[in-house]
Amino acid sequence: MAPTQIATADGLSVKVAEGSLGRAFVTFLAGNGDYWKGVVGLAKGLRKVNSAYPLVVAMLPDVPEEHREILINQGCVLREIVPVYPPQNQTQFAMAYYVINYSKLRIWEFVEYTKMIYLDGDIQVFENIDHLFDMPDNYFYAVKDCFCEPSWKHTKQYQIGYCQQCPDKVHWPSDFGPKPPLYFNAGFFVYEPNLDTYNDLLQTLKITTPTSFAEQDYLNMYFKDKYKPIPNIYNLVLAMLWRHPVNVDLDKVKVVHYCAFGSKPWRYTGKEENMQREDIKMLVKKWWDIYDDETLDYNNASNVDKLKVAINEASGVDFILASHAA
Ligand SMILES: O=c1ccn([C@@H]2O[C@H](COP(=O)(O)OP(=O)(O)O)[C@@H](O)[C@H]2O)c(=O)[nH]1
Ligand SMILES: OC[C@H]1O[C@H](O[C@@H]2[C@@H](O)[C@H](O)[C@@H](O)[C@H](O)[C@@H]2O)[C@H](O)[C@@H](O)[C@H]1O
Repeated sequence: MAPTQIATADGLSVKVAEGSLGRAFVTFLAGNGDYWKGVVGLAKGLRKVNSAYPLVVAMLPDVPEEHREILINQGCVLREIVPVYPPQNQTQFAMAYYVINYSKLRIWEFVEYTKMIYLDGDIQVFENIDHLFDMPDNYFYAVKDCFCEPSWKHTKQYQIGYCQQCPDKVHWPSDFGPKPPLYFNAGFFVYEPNLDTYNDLLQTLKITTPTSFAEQDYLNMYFKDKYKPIPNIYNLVLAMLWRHPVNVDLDKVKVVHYCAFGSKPWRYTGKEENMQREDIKMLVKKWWDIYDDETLDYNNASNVDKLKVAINEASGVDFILASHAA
C-alpha cells in the first residue's frame, strides 16, 4: 500500500509505510474548553499502567496552541484533523455539541497504525488493557450501552423501559418489529484504521439522516455486522452503577467513562443527581489522584516512554513542525 507522507520535527519529509507505526491509543479533542484536562489525565493514566503504546490525539483546528503545548509536554502525539459534519438536517441531537463528534471518523485515516483503541477524553484507564490489541482483526469491539438514562427519552426503548442490559425485564413487543440490534457506547472501541473503510464512512454519512446520538448512532449502524461486545470492565458507563448495579463488579473494572451528567472529574461539583454517591466520589478522587501525580508527568517518564513517543512523533503532521518553530 502507498506510504504515508509525513513531516519530521527537523523539517525533513519522510515516508512512513502504512501500518509501520503499529499500535496506539487515540482520543479526540475539540474546542478551547476544558476537555484537554481529560486528555492529560488519560495520558498519565496510560503511563501509570505502563502501557506499551502511545496516545495519539486527533484534534480539531480550534484547539488552542496553549493546550497543544500542554499535551505535547505530556507525551501525546498530536494529529490535527479536519472537522466532519453530517448532512444538514433538523435533527435535535441529545446534546447540541454532539455534532462535532462526527469528526471522530477521521481516525480511520490513521493508516500508519495497524490497530488502535479509541477512548473519549472523559475516560480513564486504571489497569493495563494492552491485551485488547491482540484480539482477532476485522471486528469492531466495544461495550454495550444502556438505554435507561433520560438522554434516551426520545426512543421506544426508553419509553417502554426496554434495555439490552436487562432484556428479560421488559420484552421487546413483537408489534414493534425486530428487536434493536446490540448497541455499543462509542466512547471506547478497538478498530483498525483503513482507507477504504474511511472513504466509505464519509460517503455513506452524506446519505445518512443524522439521529440524536450523532456519530454513536452512525457507527452502530455502520458496524452492526462487525460489532463484537466486550465486557463493561473496559468501559464502565457510570450510569450503569445506578441503572444496572447487578451488571457491574466495580472491583474488576479497568476503564471508567465519566459520561454521566455532572461526573466529569475536572468539573465535578457533586451537585447533580447521583453525584453524591460514595462510588462516584471514589472514582472522581481516583481520577484526580492520577491527574495530580507529578511522578506521572512526561518529563519524569522513562526513556523507553520517550523513545516510544519519539518514534510516533515522526508520524505527526506539519503543525508539530510549526509548534516547534513557534
Ligand atoms: O467540547 C468538547 C466536547 C467533546 N469533546 C470530545 O468528544 C468526546 C465525547 O464528548 P462527551 O465526553 O461530552 O460525550 P459523553 O460520552 O459524555 O456523552 C469527549 O470525551 C472529548 O474527547 C471535546 O474534545 N470537546
Ligand atoms: O455523540 C454521542 C455520544 O454518545 C455517547 O455518550 C452518551 C451515551 O453513552 C448515552 O448512552 C449516555 O446516556 C449519555 O450520558 C452519554 O453522553 C458516547 O459516550 C460519546 O462518545 C458520544 O459518542
